[in-house]
This record gives sequence, structure tokens and C-alpha cells, in this order.
Amino acid sequence: MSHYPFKALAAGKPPLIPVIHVENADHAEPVLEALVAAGIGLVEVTLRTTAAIEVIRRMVKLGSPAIIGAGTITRPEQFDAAVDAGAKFGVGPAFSPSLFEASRKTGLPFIPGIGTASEALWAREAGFYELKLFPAEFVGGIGWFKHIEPIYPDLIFCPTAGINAANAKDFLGCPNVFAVGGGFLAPRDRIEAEDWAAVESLSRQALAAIKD
Ligand SMILES: O=C(O)C(=O)C[C@H](O)[C@H](O)COP(=O)(O)O
Repeated sequence: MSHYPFKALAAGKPPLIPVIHVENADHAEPVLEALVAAGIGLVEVTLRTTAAIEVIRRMVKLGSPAIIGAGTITRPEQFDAAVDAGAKFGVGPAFSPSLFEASRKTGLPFIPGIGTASEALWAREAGFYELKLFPAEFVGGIGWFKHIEPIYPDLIFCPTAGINAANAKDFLGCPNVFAVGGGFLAPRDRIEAEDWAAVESLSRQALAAIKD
């Protein structure tokens, strides 16, 4: 099996992943529609809310071209729930042997979170080559990727936390960064305010900023 299942899944989609926090399942459709209208193709629904699994289910049911994943996976049983809801990928802020095992068992592509060179190595030894650097801006920032690249040229990363429309392009300029994620594309307060126009416009601006 390829070491890069997420990259294959996300082929052709812009490398910006909104990490969305949705408390109200009725927001599933309008937030996804706003993101897709802006041109977003990958969405990570954080499992930090009780509505999250239902949100994933409803988003998947819409049949939009966006690929929906589950974020903040920290418990092995969340893999089954995410797969059952139709999630196509999973992301975690960290990793553990039981999460690796659950990913293998369910076949759900998993991007584990790491914060150090040793954790990156541990994840690679477990067979995971697509990793999330978390919290990216605080454990290293851009310089981290430059130093890590010659050591682990086969590892690729999605930095999350502290990414915004102004710095996303610099992160994406690192050859070992395959995507960036964060709340900036669909901020929690804009979702709670049902300000779908703002979600669409912030996502549009970020997509334009990585092209400039
Ligand atoms: O829920 C998870 O799995 C996380 O890893 C947390 C989020 O990725 C960050 O909290 C996003 O950070 P901001 O973009 O700076 O708001």
C-alpha cells in the first residue's frame, strides 16, 4: 500500500483544510455549501463537539465534491464512528499505538499529530508518512520543516494551529508540506453566527492568497 493515502485521496484539491467546530448539526449543510462555493475541497470536522458525527453524516449525504474527514481523533473507537458516518480520512492532534491499530483495522487514512523529530520517527516506524505538525506555529513554524526535510525526506506534513491566510503560502512553500489546516477558513464564531457569507469570503481570500 502507498505510504501516502491522503495525498492520493486529496489529489486535485486545494491544499487548505478548514478545521471546523460545529455545535449545531443544522449548520452542517450551510457551512459546507459556503466552503464549497469558495472552492474548498477538503474539510475536517473536529470531533470536539457532540454533534460532530452527525455533522459528518449530513455533509457526506449532500454528495458535494468536497472530501469530508474527522478531526481531533484521540480514541480508537472514534474510527468506527467516523467511518460509519462516511468520513474519508481522520486526523489527530497526537498518536498512540491504539490509534494506529484502529486506523489499520478500519482502513481509514489517518494523519497522526506529532510535535518532535522523535515522534515523527515513531509514526514512520508504524507506517505513517503523512503527519500533522501540531501545534505548528508553536513547536517550530516554518524553520522546523526546513530542518526536518533532509532527515526524513520521505515524510510529508500538514501543519495546524497558528496558520492563517497571511502565512499559509509560506508553509505551503516548504517541499515537505502537503497541506495546511486551521480554523481561519471557517472560524467558530462565524459558524455560530450563521455568517455563511463570511465563511465563503474568508475561504476565498485564503485560496487567493496561496496563489499570489
Ligand atoms: O482539533 C484538533 O484536532 C486540533 O488539532 C486543533 C486545531 O487544529 C487547532 O486548534 C486549529 O488551530 P487554529 O487554526 O489556530 O485555530
